[in-house]
Amino acid sequence: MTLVAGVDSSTQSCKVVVVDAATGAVLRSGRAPHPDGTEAHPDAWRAALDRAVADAGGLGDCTAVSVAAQQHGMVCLDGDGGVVRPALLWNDTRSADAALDLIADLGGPGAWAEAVGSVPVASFTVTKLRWLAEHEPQSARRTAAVCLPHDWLTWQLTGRPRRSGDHWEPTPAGSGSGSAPGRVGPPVGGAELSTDRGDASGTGYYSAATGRYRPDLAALALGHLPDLPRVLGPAESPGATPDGLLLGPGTGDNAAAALGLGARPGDVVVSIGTSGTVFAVSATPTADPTGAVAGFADATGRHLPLVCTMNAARVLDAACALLGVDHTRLSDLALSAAPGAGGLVLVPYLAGERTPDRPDATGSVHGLTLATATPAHLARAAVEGLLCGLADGLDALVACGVRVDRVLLVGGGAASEAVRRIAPAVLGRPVVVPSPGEYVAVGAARQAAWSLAGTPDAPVWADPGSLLYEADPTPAVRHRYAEVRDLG
Ligand SMILES: Nc1ncnc2c1ncn2[C@@H]1O[C@H](COP(=O)(O)OP(=O)(O)O)[C@@H](O)[C@H]1O
Ligand SMILES: O=C(CO)[C@@H](O)[C@H](O)COP(=O)(O)O
Repeated sequence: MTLVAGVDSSTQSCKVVVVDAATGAVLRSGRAPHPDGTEAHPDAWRAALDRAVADAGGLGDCTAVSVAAQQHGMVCLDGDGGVVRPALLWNDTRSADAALDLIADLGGPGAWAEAVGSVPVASFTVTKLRWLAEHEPQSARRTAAVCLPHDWLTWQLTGRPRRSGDHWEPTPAGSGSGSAPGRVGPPVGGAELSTDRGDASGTGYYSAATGRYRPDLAALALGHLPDLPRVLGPAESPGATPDGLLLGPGTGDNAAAALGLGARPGDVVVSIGTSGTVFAVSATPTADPTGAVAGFADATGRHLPLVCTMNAARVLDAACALLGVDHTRLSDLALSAAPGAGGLVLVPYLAGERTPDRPDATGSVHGLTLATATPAHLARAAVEGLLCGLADGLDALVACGVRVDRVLLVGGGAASEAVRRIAPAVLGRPVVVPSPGEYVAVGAARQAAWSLAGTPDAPVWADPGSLLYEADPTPAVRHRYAEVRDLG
């Protein structure tokens, strides 16, 4: 049996699956937590990856591995390949003003949508580069290359960079996998960084529609042009690990989830992780000048229009903490209250918000009365509030012309029975819940198997099975949410 491994280095943790390359059956898995916070030193991701691999029983019997990771995180490297400063993550909103400045610099939101398919918000790498240039000019000047979390981890796995004191020492040029025809700048310390279309499209300086970087936009943000990773094809390998495992190209976590689920046009995936995302695989690119829908690429050569909220599973965590209950009890409480929670609405902007673009917003509760001041009403309002944000995202995708035949619900928050049962009511459509699984890591494993096979299309894997949840739509819940959403 040929085994391949997939990695999901996401916001809260690193997960590893070991999979039968022929069928996609998950044979082993492991995980390790990431540190809290909205900035992280990449070494912490590497340490968590090593722990998650050990937890999965090691990769000694695997033939290939690929890494998916949280999108957008700004990893700045100096000329020796050393990390310049901790990475600013997708959920770090300090670059909100930089986003506004960049939008103005290029002539408005429409100009960005046309240039790269997305209007930058604080999550995008390009805005973080502008923040760095303005607030830490010395670090900006030291930045010779910029990459993303999956790019950096993949580069680490090539074994080229060796730690020596405070520096990564690359293996001498010529010992790697070959030339770098697409590179924008010079190699970092002789080692080659690589990425893929999916993750590159979240930078704000790569167009999924044209398949090209916009180096001028990276330079506009940072003040000079950094080295940018070579963009690999969907099954193109960046090389091998020192132990001889073939590496897949890797991608962003949402693109990997789409691949892991085998999503096809007409499928809309709703993921409730640290972020809430609503996305679809599409043959054609989008360019939404309102900024709600980001025009990302997927991991198969197609497109991945996507809406992202910053408040999803952690809204449930916060509700648990507030009520002093665990997730099972929170779910029971939410299901014991009537739809609409008697008029109690929780607007869940606990970490600021990205869609709508309100980086400084805070959460709020509306409609608190003697009757609604109960744990059950609050639990229901928390579940409905986070789902209303995602329902708005689904509407935005539809407004961009995305077809919706099926809605699939995944991510850590999909383990909540209340979320599964209330989602079809709030979204107004039946919801398919695939068998519990780490679909981002499985998608990365599928990339690894694809690179190994060298076939034109990704390997066909068995359907993981699913449950269908149906409910009468509750449009009144969304109307009430819309009434208070923007009150602050
Ligand atoms: N049974 C559950 N009910 C609701 N939320 C859950 C449950 N189990 C885990 N979660 C939440 O899911 C989140 C982790 O989801 P995950 O998709 O792994 O996030 P990420 O990929 O962003 O790190 C955590 O906030 C966790 O508390
Ligand atoms: O910023 C986005 C998408 O644009 C997020 O979806 C990140 O990619 C983080 O994902 P999770 O850790 O929540 O899965």
